[in-house]
Amino acid sequence: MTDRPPGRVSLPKDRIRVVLLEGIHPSALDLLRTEGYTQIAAVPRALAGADLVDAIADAHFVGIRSRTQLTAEVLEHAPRLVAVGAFCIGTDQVDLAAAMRRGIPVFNAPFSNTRSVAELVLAEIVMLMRGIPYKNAVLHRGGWVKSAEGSREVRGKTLGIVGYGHIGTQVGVLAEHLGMQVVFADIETRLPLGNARQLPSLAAVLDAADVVTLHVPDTDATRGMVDAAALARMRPGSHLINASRGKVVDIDALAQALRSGHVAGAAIDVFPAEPKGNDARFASPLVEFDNVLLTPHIGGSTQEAQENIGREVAAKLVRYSDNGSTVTAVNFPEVALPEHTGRSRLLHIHRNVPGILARINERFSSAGINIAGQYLRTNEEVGYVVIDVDGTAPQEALDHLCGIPGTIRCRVLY
Ligand SMILES: NC(=O)C1=CN([C@@H]2O[C@H](COP(=O)(O)OP(=O)(O)OC[C@H]3O[C@@H](n4cnc5c(N)ncnc54)[C@H](O)[C@@H]3O)[C@@H](O)[C@H]2O)C=CC1
Ligand SMILES: O=C(O)CCC(=O)C(=O)O
Repeated sequence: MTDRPPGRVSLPKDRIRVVLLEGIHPSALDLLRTEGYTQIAAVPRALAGADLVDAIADAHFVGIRSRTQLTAEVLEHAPRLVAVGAFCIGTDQVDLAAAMRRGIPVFNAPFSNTRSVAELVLAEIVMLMRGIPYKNAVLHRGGWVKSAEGSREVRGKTLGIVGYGHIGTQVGVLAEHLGMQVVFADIETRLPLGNARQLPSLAAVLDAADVVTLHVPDTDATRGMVDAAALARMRPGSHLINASRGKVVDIDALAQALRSGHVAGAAIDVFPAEPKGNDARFASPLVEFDNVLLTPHIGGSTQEAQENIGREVAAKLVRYSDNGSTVTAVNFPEVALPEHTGRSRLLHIHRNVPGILARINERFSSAGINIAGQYLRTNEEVGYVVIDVDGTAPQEALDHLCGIPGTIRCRVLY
C-alpha cells in the first residue's frame, strides 16, 4: 500500500453523486431521495470497460448487482468513491481488498434474496426429478411424451447440499418438508437443521445424493469444484442444480456428463460468462440439452427480494454517508456509532501501522481540541477511527487528522 493524498469528502447531500447500475429496484432510489440525495443516476444494465469507468468517474457512491466487475483498476479510476453497495449477496465481483486499501467500504444484502433462491431450487428439484424440462421442450415442438420412465417422487430421496449457509440451510428445511433426506458438505462445521446430516466431504455428498445443489460463494477453492471427476462421482441418473456462481461448475464437463446420460438433468441459473443486459446474446454448451433447465441468473430476482435489497443496501450507504457506521461492511473494520447530534464527527481511515491513534490524540490535545467520543476498529491492513468533537469541528482538527502520515482518507460530518 502506498501513501497517497487523502481524499476529503464533506459535501452537502445534494452534491453527492450516486450511480446505480444493473436495474437496481426503485426502492433504493426512493430511500435515497427521501434521505435528501438528489443526484442519482440509474442505469438498467451492467457496464464494463470505458463505459463503466466513465459512469463512475465522479461518483461518491456506486450501486451494482452481480455482473459489474469493480476491479482494482476500475476503482483506481473512481477517485471520489466513498462506498460501494452490492445490491445482492455475492461480492466476488468487487476487488474487496483493493477497495479496502482505498478506504472504500463495500456493503451488501446478506439475506434479502435467500428465500427466493431457496424456493426456486425447491421447485427445480421437483421439476428435475419428474423430467419436466425434457417433456416441456418436446411438447413445445409438437411432441407428446406421456411416460413415467425416469420420473420420480422426491419423497424419500436424498438431497445433497454443498455449502450449508443461509441459502443451503433454507433449501434443506424446505426439502425436508417434502420428505427428502438432506445431507450436506461445508468447509465449516455447521449446525444441521431438522434431520440434516453433515458429511465429511464433497465426495461423500456426491456419493449419496439423488440431487446435488450448490450454494457456495465464488472463491479460489470453489471455482471448478464440480469438475469432470466430481461429476463422474455423482450417482448415475442423478441431477445437478447450480444457483451459486457460474465458475463453480466446469460447464464443458457437465455437457459431457449430460451427453453420456450419467447426469440425468440439471438446472443452471449462473454461468461462467453472463450477458451484461437483456439485450445481449446468451451462449452456452448447455443450450442443446432438453433436460437442462436454464434460467438467466434470476435465483434472487423476485419483487419481494429486490424491493427489500434496494432498501437495505441504500440504507447502509446512507448510514455510512450520514453517520459513518460501517456495521456489516464485508471488507472493512466494522464501527458501530451512536447519533452525533450537537457534535461534529471526524472519520479517519488509515493504514494499520503502530502509533496512528497516539498521533491523532497528541495533535488534538496540543491544539486544545477536546475529544468527546472516539471509536476505533482495525483489521490487518486498515484502521478506521471516528472522533466526535463538541460543536462544529474547527478546520484545524480536520487538517491535523488529514495530515497524519498513513492517512488513506478522512472526512467530517456535521
Ligand atoms: N442465483 C442467484 O441469484 C443468487 C446466488 N447467490 C450465490 O449463492 C452463494 C451462497 O449464498 P449464501 O448461502 O447466502 O452464502 P453463505 O455465506 O451464507 O453460505 C455459503 C456457505 O458455503 C460454505 N463454503 C464456502 N466455501 C466452501 C467450500 N469450498 N466447500 C464447501 N462449502 C463451502 C460456507 O462455509 C458457507 O456455509 C452466494 O455467495 C452467491 O454467490 C446468492 C444469492 C442469489
Ligand atoms: O440478482 C442479482 O443481481 C444477483 C443475485 C446474486 O447472485 C447474489 O445475490 O449474489
